[in-house]
Amino acid sequence: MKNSSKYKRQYFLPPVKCMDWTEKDHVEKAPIWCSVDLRDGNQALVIPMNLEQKVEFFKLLVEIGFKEIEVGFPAASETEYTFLRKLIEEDLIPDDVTIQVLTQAREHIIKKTFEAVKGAKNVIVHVYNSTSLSQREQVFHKSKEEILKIAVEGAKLLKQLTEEAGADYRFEYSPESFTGTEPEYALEVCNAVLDIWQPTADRKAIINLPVTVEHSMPHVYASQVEYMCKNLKYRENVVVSLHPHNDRGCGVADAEMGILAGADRVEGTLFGNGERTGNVDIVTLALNMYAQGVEPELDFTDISSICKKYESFTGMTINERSPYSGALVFAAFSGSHQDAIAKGMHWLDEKKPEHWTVPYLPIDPKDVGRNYDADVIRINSQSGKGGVGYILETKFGLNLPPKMREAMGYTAKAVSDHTHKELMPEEIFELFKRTFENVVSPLSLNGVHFQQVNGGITTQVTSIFNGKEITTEAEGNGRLNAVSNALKKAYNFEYDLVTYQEHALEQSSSSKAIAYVGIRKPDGTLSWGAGVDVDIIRASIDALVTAINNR
Ligand SMILES: CC(=O)SCCNC(=O)CCNC(=O)[C@H](O)C(C)(C)COP(=O)(O)OP(=O)(O)OC[C@H]1O[C@@H](n2cnc3c(N)ncnc32)[C@H](O)[C@@H]1OP(=O)(O)O
Ligand SMILES: CC(C)C(=O)C(=O)O
Ligand SMILES: [Mg+2]
Repeated sequence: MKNSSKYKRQYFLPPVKCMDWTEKDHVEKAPIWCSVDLRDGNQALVIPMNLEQKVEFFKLLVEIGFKEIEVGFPAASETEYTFLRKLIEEDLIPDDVTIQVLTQAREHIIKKTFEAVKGAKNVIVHVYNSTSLSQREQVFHKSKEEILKIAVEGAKLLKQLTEEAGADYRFEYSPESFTGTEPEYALEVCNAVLDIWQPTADRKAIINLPVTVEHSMPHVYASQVEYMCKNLKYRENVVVSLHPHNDRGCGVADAEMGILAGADRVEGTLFGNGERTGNVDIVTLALNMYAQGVEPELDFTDISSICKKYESFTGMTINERSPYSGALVFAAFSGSHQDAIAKGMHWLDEKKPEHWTVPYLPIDPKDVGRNYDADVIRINSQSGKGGVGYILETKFGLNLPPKMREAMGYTAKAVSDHTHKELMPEEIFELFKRTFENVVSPLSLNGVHFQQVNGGITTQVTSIFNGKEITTEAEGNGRLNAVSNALKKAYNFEYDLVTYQEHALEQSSSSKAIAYVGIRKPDGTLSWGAGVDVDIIRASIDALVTAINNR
């Protein structure tokens, strides 16, 4: 990049150091949430939402639990205006929900906005004008005093029209482009607006401090917010609100640090839709709190259905890596992650700890309606025995011996590697059966008979190997051992039977059992087989034959 000298920092630090917020390490309670999906989100779409989409989106926001919703910029278009009228006239706004409307600080636009909200019960009228150095110079060609006057005139008109309407609308003011404004000047403008409004405990004013464009690291914003919180007049009657955008990718950090710095309220959107790189993602913010044990007071227990609705209303797509909501955010493909998750899940089952601490999963996917089977442990060529074993165990009830899990892990990895494909749980189960269960070639059995002799067992085994049938007799300290001895005698097989394990098969049929057999070959490596049968002896012999066939 050759042109870095073309740029300079565009933010301003407060005149005094404001870093008290660094004493805190987490957000202690949910802020007042305000969704701006229907306004800031909508104004950033290639094709803004139509009336029906806005109505459905509004209902979704109410269901999620938003109590303050910026429903639009009613003076912007007929759709915006009609939508608001529809909400009001069709009584679609619950009594505990306050609608918010945005207006520029221009007389005809404010007047149109007041027409639009007539008849609504709970209203916040939100007025803004840009205060930043670059907008003062380039857009408005006005001095600081003249820009302050725009804000004050706007504030006065809001007050006057509200009195004329006999309403008790609440007011919000945004020094738009706050992050490009000198903090002392932003403070002066906000205090001048507050002087007009004279907020009280019953009718607090909202001062919104937008990161209209994100120019700095989040700690700079936090210190700007702290400066405002410490110096705003009528502070106890002022709700300090944040409105971060995400130009540097730090919208969530801006909001979190801004709350630590004293803010009471956050404006944002679902999944971070909004101008350019978007507004702050309220899903992430809320679930970040949730993950630290703080009730977010918004309901994301069925995130997938919220995602689907959002995508259909806006035409946007949610990135697979979008925190908490993306399709892949709970997925672990890599072996060591899967191993740790599988062990963490076992720990959870056994110890039943008070808190969720499963490695690699910041929250329990089930809390947002995602499920372990489909979402968490997924198998490809990066996966290992832990993940494959976990799928066979949790989905198909197969509890393989540890070393056999390893063999199955490598088998699955090789298939995925060669096919360049993810393996679905059913494919893994099929692969297990094909590779390790009741394999009858080249060796198979045609008849096995036992006799109990002096505390030991004698067996007569008829087997076929490479098309040739042989019957041999042998003794053993148990039935499996006797059959193994008979087969060794018949074909001079060289191996040691080193692992035997069995368990009932609960998933496929309550009457069947599975046996696993591992044999050690002369070179020291292991070969594995499993047998499934209603008769556990038969299952164990089939497992042995499979292990021999796999050697
Ligand atoms: C950061 C944000 O998200 S702010 C919200 C932005 N959202 C939108 O703009 C969406 C809706 N807006 C619209 O539909 C239109 O802009 C309207 C209907 C509001 C106004 O339309 P128009 O008057 O035709 O155009 P426009 O917005 O470009 O007006 C620009 C004029 O308003 C002035 N202006 C812009 N914002 C403000 C403001 N907040 N307060 C006072 N004056 C303002 C400009 O200086 C400019 O003045 P000029 O005519 O003397 O040059
Ligand atoms: C209108 C204001 C609050 C805004 O959207 C912004 O500054 O980003
Ligand atoms: Mg905005």
